[in-house]
Amino acid sequence: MDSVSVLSLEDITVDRSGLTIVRGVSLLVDEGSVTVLLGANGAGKTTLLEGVSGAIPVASGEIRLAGERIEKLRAWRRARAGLAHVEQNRTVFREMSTLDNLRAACRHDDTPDRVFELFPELRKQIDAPAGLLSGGEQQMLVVGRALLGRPKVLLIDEMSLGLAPIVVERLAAAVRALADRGVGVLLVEQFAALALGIADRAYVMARGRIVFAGDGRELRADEGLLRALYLGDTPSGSGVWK
Ligand SMILES: Nc1ncnc2c1ncn2[C@@H]1O[C@H](COP(=O)(O)OP(=O)(O)OP(=O)(O)O)[C@@H](O)[C@H]1O
Repeated sequence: MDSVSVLSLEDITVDRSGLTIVRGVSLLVDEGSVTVLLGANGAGKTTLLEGVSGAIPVASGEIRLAGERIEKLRAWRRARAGLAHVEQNRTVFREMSTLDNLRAACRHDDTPDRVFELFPELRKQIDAPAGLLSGGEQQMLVVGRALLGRPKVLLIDEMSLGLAPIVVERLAAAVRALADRGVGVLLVEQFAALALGIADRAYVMARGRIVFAGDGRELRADEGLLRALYLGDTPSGSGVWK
């Protein structure tokens, strides 16, 4: 494979309230690809993403963004270096219009046009208060805002929470399109089959560790394996076992 890793995590450990939650996680996200991170509730996925974006510190390990070490940088510096984080339950500014929500996130000479190309639905609602958009459109706006810094890497945590499956499919297609335009995406998602359908690479976490690393399509085709991973079993077979 001649792909280039735009984000690499090596042996990352993250503590919370004195407890070690993420234990020695190593993971790669290639340029122009979707990497999906799956795992049962409480496995440590959100904590890992927060450690990568700098929302909370990592206790040890190395994070490289486009080859540069970033694990010691403050969150805003990581963002400026090209790392965007769509946090779980992130919301829009409800009183502000769609356009103003996007304008507020623009940097330099960036314009909301790129967001409207990806989500034409939002162009139709340009002047509407964001609080009146549908749940799916609000999530498009949240993702759109994250794109306005022209990130190299986008971390997305559970973009599908509370949304209808058809809306989630629309969002997943947009995430795939984004990757096809060159962004490296690390996606945490509860709809495993859907996420694996757009994934190039997949990881599964259990109790703070990576228990599977392999091909997304391969894992999608093996429902028994996926179920075993969620239940915490580690049978030998396809993929790379840690
Ligand atoms: N602020 C906190 N202080 C202490 N422990 C926490 C804190 N936040 C989360 N945890 C614990 O860390 C563990 C991992 O939580 P995390 O939210 O990272 O998992 P997750 O895989 O993202 O799960 P979910 O799918 O439920 O979001 C859980 O046991 C949780 O209780």
